[in-house]
Amino acid sequence: MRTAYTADQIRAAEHELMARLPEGTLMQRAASGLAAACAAMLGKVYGSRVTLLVGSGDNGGDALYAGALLARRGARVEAVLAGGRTHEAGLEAFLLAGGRTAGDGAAGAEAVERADLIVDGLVGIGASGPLREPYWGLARAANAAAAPTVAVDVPSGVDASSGRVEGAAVEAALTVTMGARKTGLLVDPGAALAGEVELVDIGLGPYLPDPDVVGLTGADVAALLPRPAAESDKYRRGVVGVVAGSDQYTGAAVLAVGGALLAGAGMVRYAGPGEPVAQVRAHWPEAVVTELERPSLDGVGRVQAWVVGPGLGTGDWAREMLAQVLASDVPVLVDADGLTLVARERDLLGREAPVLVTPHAGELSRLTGAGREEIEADRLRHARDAAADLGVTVLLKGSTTVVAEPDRPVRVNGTGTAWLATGGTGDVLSGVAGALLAQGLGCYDAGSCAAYLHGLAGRIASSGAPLHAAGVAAAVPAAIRELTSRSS
Ligand SMILES: NC(=O)C1=CN([C@@H]2O[C@H](COP(=O)(O)OP(=O)(O)OC[C@H]3O[C@@H](n4cnc5c(N)ncnc54)[C@H](OP(=O)(O)O)[C@@H]3O)[C@@H](O)[C@H]2O)[C@@H](O)CC1
Ligand SMILES: [K+]
Repeated sequence: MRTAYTADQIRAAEHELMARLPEGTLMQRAASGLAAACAAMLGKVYGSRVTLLVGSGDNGGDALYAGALLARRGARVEAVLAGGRTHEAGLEAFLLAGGRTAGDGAAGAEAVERADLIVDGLVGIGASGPLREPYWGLARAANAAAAPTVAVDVPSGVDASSGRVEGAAVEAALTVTMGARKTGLLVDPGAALAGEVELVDIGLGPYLPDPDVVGLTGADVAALLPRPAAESDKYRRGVVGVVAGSDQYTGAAVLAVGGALLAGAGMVRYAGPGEPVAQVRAHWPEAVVTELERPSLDGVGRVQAWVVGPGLGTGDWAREMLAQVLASDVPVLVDADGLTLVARERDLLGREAPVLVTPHAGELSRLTGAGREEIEADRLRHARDAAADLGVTVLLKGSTTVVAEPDRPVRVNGTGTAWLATGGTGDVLSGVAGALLAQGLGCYDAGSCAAYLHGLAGRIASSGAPLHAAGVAAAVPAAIRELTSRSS
């Protein structure tokens, strides 16, 4: 399990640890980890050109001490001093080791341009608001330079506690983060700007509180995934009910049923009108299909979880089906058109059994009234708030998918690929999550494992090229195989 923390949590832990250690110990630990990571990236340290962007705080101090270590190994290190003040002891050590300073004007820009490696020590967890000048300009110069940038603690311009970016931010090839991962390194847009993330252990572990967010690893997902036992039969392995698709949108039904079947449901029951029924029958002879003359679940049979909403439409038929599904006593996943209906009629969510909603930012905006762009910029907060307000588990889809449930750390998933942003992949995800719910996982585990599997299946289906939703569904067994074979 990857854990991550807000700036305030880290600061409090550092405070406790620092009180037990001689002054400067933590920064020395941070700097030697940073210098080692820079050296590994450079390959050959001797004779290489390293340019440090140094802000006014301890983030700049880390960069200066690391720069001193690199200078002692023969690198030509220049520091662009960008702040009104500079970490004094760090600067002294840097100059003593043979480092040189460059101003923040034209000389600084040239130092950035000629570097083999840029170290971003402008701001870390002490930053507030968008980068000010000259930091802003230096961040842009670093991004325009040919050399890769190693960010100290967080890429400057990324809010450490949320991943939010207001204005310019450094695009790092590697972020060397001190003591513990920061939340903003796991959530986009911050996650995308951080590049690889390397954690330097400075001894903070025992002082850290419960994490702010967590990310499941492949091993975590493998351990959570239900596996059939010798005595399992199709009913005990979990029956998923799918209410999706309409005469107009038949594909959503096919894709949701496919996602559920291929993610290991014991049986999938599909109920809908004539057109999607014909399509589901043609694609998935394994599914148990009920053709409906009127919107009613009578005679559809028992299920352990429902998936409702993809391609369902938003008219009277859809509303009635949704209401009946939600009136059941099993977990329900609500997606797509189901979310539009729920946004109109929040009372539908008032039920005892668990609910997992799986909106993208636009659908969440309809549900909560927050602006779509606002949600994209601060996905964590909006997913958390929605979970608390609605009293449900929220899986907010996007480049990092986040799963929020009241009183639990948000789970973030980074396995996806940009190629997954194509029609129908959400329908597959709802089927996969439905299969996990039916097999007994709670909404929090089902949502986060489904996001992981779906992202991995997307990568397998894509291999760096365009994919289509049916291909993602087809790759779900390979994703499960990859996870379970790695961990067995
Ligand atoms: N504590 C520890 O034990 C350890 C800490 N460690 C390291 O320390 C880092 C935290 O250091 P920190 O607290 O000094 O804050 P930091 O992020 O360097 O900068 C804050 C200063 O920047 C400025 N500034 C703020 N916002 C700005 C903006 N938008 N645009 C421009 N400038 C802005 C503002 O200064 P001002 O300009 O107002 O004078 C403010 O005072 C942490 O990330 C890690 O790297 C490690 O060594 C491990 C041990
Ligand atoms: K930084």
